[in-house]
Amino acid sequence: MRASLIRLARHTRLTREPFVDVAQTGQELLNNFQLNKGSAFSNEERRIFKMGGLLPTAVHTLDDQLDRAYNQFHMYPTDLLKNSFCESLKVQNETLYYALMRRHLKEMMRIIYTPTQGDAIANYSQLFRRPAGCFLDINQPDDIAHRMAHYGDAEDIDYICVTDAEGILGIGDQGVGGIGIAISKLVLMTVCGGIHPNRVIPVVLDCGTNNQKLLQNPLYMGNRHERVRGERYDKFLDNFVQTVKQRYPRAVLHFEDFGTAAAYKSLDLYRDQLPCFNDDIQGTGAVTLSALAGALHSTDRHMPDARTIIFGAGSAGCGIANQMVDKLVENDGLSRSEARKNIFLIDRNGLITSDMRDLMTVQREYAVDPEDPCWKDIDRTSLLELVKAIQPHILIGCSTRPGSFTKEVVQEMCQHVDRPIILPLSNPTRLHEAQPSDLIEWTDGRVLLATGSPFDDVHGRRISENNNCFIFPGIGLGAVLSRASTISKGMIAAAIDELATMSPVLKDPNGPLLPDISEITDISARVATSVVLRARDEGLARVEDEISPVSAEKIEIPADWDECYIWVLSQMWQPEYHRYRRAKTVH
Ligand SMILES: NC(=O)C1=CN([C@@H]2O[C@H](COP(=O)(O)OP(=O)(O)OC[C@H]3O[C@@H](n4cnc5c(N)ncnc54)[C@H](O)[C@@H]3O)[C@@H](O)[C@H]2O)C=CC1
Ligand SMILES: CC(=O)C(=O)O
Ligand SMILES: [Mg+2]
Repeated sequence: MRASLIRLARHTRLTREPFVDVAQTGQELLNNFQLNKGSAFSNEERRIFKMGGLLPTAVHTLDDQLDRAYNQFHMYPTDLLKNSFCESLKVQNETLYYALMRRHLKEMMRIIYTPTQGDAIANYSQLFRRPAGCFLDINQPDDIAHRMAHYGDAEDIDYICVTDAEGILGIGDQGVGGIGIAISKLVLMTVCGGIHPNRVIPVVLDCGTNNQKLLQNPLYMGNRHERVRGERYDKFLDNFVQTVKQRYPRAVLHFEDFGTAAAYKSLDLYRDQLPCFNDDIQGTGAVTLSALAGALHSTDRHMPDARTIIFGAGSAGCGIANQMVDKLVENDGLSRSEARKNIFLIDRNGLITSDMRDLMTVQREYAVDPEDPCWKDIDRTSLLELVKAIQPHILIGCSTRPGSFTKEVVQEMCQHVDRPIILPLSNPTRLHEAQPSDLIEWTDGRVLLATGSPFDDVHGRRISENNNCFIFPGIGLGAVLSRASTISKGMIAAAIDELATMSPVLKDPNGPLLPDISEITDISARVATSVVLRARDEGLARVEDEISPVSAEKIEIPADWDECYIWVLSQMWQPEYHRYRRAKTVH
């Protein structure tokens, strides 16, 4: 059964042939979420596939079904129930589910992604109805290849999203429920990035959990012990990555919501071994750099002259800092140490200083000398004091500490800059360092802002969502389509520059820093185009060694940007029904 679905996946992604050969009939076909069309099966299909009596008389179009599904969606009174409805729809009729997400993306995003998916993940074991995803168990380290084999062979998989679930969406360690973030990110890879929904694998590495609430929950479905760390964890992760490399050599590997130390360690270890990236580090860094490019343009300031405070120096905070440094080195010719001089990291113990113990290597690179006179006499644990001392142009929050950007802090910032750039990025919504409406009020509307989760407009002003979902689908799609051997800094820089060109603030100094989420599919295609072209220029694109299943000719990436963009669009999966033809045998 799985094999025939994989063949269907292969078939539909790269061809636009009008017919798909289907062997299933009757109930089996209706119960197959990848093939089911429900009331949209034509009368002829109902006859050929022996569905007489299994469906009511009317034949509906996908549009009719979308109207019905959207009405049903609105019958559910809470966001969590809406999330659950969407999950059910996905396992009944995948095409309808993705078409619904596409059509109402702005509204659906907060249901299928942060913040509601965070609640669904936190309640995973209570809400569980049917498994989805690949569960790898640290107590069964030799079983990885066997467990992944359910998903097919080398040519069947384009993209894998893996989490160890230690730092999920701002709500911390969620144990085995973390599978929900891998699933959610892959849904976005399909909705925004056009990756075929059946050519992906969501993976959770179940390494135990330190979340006491989960350990005490009798229904908890994961390993009921503390997180395994150290050598056993490293070996398990390595075993997983080597399995991916061997079994799915063309797949892109996306790391999501790992604990901070493991996130940096794995990225350093594997970034040159296979096409992989860490979304919290590189994705967040990239989208933030695009937003900052627009904001700085609007304030007539160049990045080398801008002072930045990053409040919360974990995966996202340090990822943003590193991305800024890469940009300053590449674009402005600064050395790495010069580039770091204007970036100040604050973590739970205050400003990061070189005398602190237990700093991660990445944090240590930004540590300031506590003996320096400018730091000596101030309370380095007070954000207000630090804002007074540093006089930042940019203030970014990745701390999960709600309300940290107080009125005093923000108004202190306004003393020194005309248009403060403030990005409270912590998810979920309730953990934002400041509310957009307050930031606008406290700065008399002068603030340039973007948030990590979606917020409603404030006095007709759209609040930009500075979420990595603006960029990881484009980076991922670009890496998949070019069959990149690795994901280079240059490819990420190309993604940043492409997204930055779409910032509405470039045209209107009071406009949002990032485009609207409803445009995200086209944005992802544009970002992917620039990523593909950069991969080709850097000699990393392996797709040109492949033969097209459509034309049976060697694939060539079009050199011209516009032509490449059209090629990228043509490769993206669309949620639409195909006509079915009776296959002779079940594969
Ligand atoms: N908008 C976006 O696209 C993204 C947002 N995020 C959000 O950013 C937040 C952080 O995520 P990660 O970096 O992955 O987590 P993390 O756990 O790696 O980092 C959080 C950091 O904040 C620090 N912190 C805790 N209390 C603090 C305090 N009182 N003052 C200053 N720092 C403090 C922690 O020590 C830690 O280093 C989460 O809410 C996450 O959802 C993360 C990735 C992308
Ligand atoms: C958006 C995201 O990746 C996070 O909050 O972890
Ligand atoms: Mg994340």
